[in-house]
Amino acid sequence: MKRKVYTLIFVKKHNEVLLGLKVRGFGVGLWNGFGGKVETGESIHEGAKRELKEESNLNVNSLEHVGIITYEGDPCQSVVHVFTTYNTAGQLKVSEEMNPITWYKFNDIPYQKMWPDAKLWYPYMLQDKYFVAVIKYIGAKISETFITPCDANKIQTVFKSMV
Ligand SMILES: Nc1nc2c([nH]c(=O)n2[C@H]2C[C@H](O)[C@@H](COP(=O)(O)OP(=O)(O)OP(=O)(O)O)O2)c(=O)[nH]1
Repeated sequence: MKRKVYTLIFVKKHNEVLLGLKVRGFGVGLWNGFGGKVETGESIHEGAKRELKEESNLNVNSLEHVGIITYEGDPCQSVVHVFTTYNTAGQLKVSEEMNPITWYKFNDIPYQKMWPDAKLWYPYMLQDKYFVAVIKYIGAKISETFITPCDANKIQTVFKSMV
């Protein structure tokens, strides 16, 4: 089965992370990092940088790959590559997809207004700990999960085999 490949980028500073409220498309009304589908002909990193620019106007040179999430079940059959960065350039701006965009303290993340799986793997992402997750949804509810921290070298090997 061919899965759709998505990116999800978290801009961080000290103990805060930048989140946007999705105003259209998949996950509308929920807070999330920035990201979207990787397009034909671009690498996963290129897709991540493009989505960050489109949705927040921020430019980024280097992104840290911190996790891979596989979503199972209807309607999503997708792989999401999770990245973090502490270094961005440009003026933050809301977009047609994300509005408003807000810094949230790590201990004040609005999990009740996010995808239900977020609270399961954000702790890894917030600590820049590499992780691998498999989340199975039945409708809007999580039916099964597998989440494990992962050695950075191992995830790089998995990642390289996917690009
Ligand atoms: N936290 C969380 N994020 C998810 C889940 N499913 C899912 O796709 N995402 C992320 C990955 C992507 O960053 C984003 C969905 O991307 P999108 O539908 O906006 O893609 P896009 O920008 O290419 O779409 P569009 O231009 O066609 O509207 O949400 C989920 O279950 N939980």
